[in-house]
Amino acid sequence: MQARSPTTAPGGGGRLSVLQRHLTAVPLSGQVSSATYAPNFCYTLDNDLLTTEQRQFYEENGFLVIKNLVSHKDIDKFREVFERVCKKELTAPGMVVMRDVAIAKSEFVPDQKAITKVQDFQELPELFEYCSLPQIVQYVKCFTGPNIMSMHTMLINKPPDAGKKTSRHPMHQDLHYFPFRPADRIVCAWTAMERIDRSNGCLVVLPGTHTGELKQHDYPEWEGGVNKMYHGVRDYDPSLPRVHLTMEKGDTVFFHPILIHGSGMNRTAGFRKAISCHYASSDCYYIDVKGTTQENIEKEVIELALKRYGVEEILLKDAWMAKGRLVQGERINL
Ligand SMILES: CCCCCCCCCCCCCCCCCCCC(=O)SCCNC(=O)CCNC(=O)[C@H](O)C(C)(C)COP(=O)(O)OP(=O)(O)OC[C@H]1O[C@@H](n2cnc3c(N)ncnc32)[C@H](O)[C@@H]1OP(=O)(O)O
Ligand SMILES: Nc1ncnc2c1ncn2[C@@H]1O[C@H](COP(=O)(O)OP(=O)(O)OP(=O)(O)O)[C@@H](O)[C@H]1O
Ligand SMILES: O=C(O)CCC(=O)C(=O)O
Ligand SMILES: [Fe+2]
Ligand SMILES: [Mg+2]
Repeated sequence: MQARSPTTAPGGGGRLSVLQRHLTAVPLSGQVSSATYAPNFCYTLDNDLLTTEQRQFYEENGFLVIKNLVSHKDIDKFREVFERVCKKELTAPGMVVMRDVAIAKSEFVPDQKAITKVQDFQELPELFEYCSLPQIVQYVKCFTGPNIMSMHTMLINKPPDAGKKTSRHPMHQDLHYFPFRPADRIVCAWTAMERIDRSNGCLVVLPGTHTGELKQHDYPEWEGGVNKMYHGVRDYDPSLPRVHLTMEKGDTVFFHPILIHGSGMNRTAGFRKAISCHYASSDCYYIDVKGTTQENIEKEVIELALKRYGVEEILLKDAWMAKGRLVQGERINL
């Protein structure tokens, strides 16, 4: 068990005001060196990019927003590629095109209006380009170190809610899906492809929860239905302080895999778009999830692998070994 800083307990005094300051005045990039003073940082590595304030913020809160990191030109390109994927003009091995559960059984329309997310696009160069953007990778390195693998890729096209609240993503910890450790060497980069706020279902985070443990996840008991594998934290405490991340097109948030987060429903008529990649250090190692809280997701992945690909006798880690792709450095364990 790794030592956790005593200053990082969730809901600690003063966090929200520091947070507010951060969200209103995030430096565009690290103009100030962080080298002079290195307290017990464990969630970030020594680097020449993050300011001490940015490092401290991530250590305490488990996320960091960098404004305007991806150009509008690149985002518009990814949007066009996404549209071509929806029209089935482009495809790639392993890529999953998923419809919202509310329309899963309705007639198929080859249009972005039917698609809730495209997942596992690591073999589609036109989208994988996002994962290799140098300005993203240089931040990722501050969390993972130099040997960087992309492990999970998504372009999320949150649909206007059909009235059943299925466009919500329940509060969860991404580590629930990952059979590799250590958690601190894993990070997600999530980029808003347009302005995203509470009206179209922005990310909602519980600051500081990355210092806790991985919790039990199950399907939430939502009347209107839940999307496949959208597990939520079982004993989610609604009184913990939550922060809604309002982001502009190109803004990118980096967050820790134990941070509890989700997203609200899309109350607008537009399709809310974000693109993300989960990265891990290739020095991470696989674990056997048998006998842990992650057994239920392993079971679902095994069932899916059998149904979709006819693959028998796989473990959660086999699926991840097939998905992982080197972005920088050397592929070691993963
Ligand atoms: C070598 C082996 C490779 C194995 C690869 C497996 C790797 C999986 C790894 C784990 C993934 C999760 C990683 C997440 C990382 C953290 C990130 C944040 C958290 C998340 O985003 S969690 C959500 C992840 N969700 C998924 O991964 C689901 C992916 N989707 C799919 O697999 C398919 O789209 C789906 C849902 C199975 C549908 O299959 P499809 O063939 O596209 O559709 P059909 O029309 O044939 O329908 C089949 C069946 O499914 C029902 N269905 C359709 N859509 C949905 C839906 N959105 N929700 C629920 N159910 C759905 C449909 O009604 C059909 O039902 P039947 O009863 O008629 O059979
Ligand atoms: N019963 C619940 N169990 C688990 N998670 C929930 C539950 N209700 C809402 N959430 C989650 O809380 C987060 C916020 O959802 P919510 O729909 O309240 O959106 P919001 O952005 O807070 O909008 P508003 O407060 O304006 O209604 C989402 O991740 C959502 O999935
Ligand atoms: O974009 C969303 O709605 C949720 C994304 C998410 O949970 C993730 O990227 O891990
Ligand atoms: Fe997530
Ligand atoms: Mg709410």
